[in-house]
Amino acid sequence: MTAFLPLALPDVILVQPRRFGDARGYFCETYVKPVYAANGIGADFVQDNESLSAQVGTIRGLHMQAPPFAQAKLVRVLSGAIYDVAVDVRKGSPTYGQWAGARLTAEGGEQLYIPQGFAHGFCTLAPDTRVAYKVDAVYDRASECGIIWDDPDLAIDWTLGDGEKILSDKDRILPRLKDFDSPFAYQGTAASER
Ligand SMILES: Cc1cn([C@H]2C[C@H](O)[C@@H](COP(=O)(O)OP(=O)(O)O[C@H]3O[C@@H](C)C(=O)[C@@H](O)[C@H]3O)O2)c(=O)[nH]c1=O
Repeated sequence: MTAFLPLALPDVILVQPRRFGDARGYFCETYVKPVYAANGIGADFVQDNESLSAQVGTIRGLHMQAPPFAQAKLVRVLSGAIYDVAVDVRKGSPTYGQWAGARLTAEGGEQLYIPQGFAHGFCTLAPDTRVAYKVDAVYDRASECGIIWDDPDLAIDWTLGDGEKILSDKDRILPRLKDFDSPFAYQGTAASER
């Protein structure tokens, strides 16, 4: 059975799908809509994404899209490993500005669910890391926004140490959370309704 493990932030869920191993390797269901929906992941996914990061210490994030193109994401790793992070940016949330993270590896097949209203980012822990994720709204360039990865108010432990970090030009100039006018408002947690 697939396991669904809520992290410290309500509605951010670590998923551990079951793998059926045999002499050939394994078989695994990586997404089953009714099962995921029954476990807090009711998003209606409409787009699948994949990225490759060549070097260890590549950081992508922290990203989101503003409504009406807000995206929930279901993230997994196809090769290599990442530390995956979600930051609550919903104004009025009891956990506003807090982050939660999990290590996702190709070997382990873990997944992380990041609801709408959370900024998302990851760093790579292995070379040639390929990440795949489902999103529940299509890409809309004009709706993209984000927060700087090393915002001292967030104090995210990327589990990377002091080595070189590789970032896109766009990600190097993102604002701090205190200078970011979040387009998200807190509307309660799905977890409290389950
Ligand atoms: C995200 C995205 C990008 N693109 C294009 C825009 C650009 O030319 C190129 C690279 O885009 P980026 O630099 O934004 O890629 P990247 O930095 O990998 O952005 C991604 O980061 C992770 C953390 C997320 O959570 C994603 O939602 C997304 O924001 O791909 C699309 O065509 N569709 C998409 O859905």
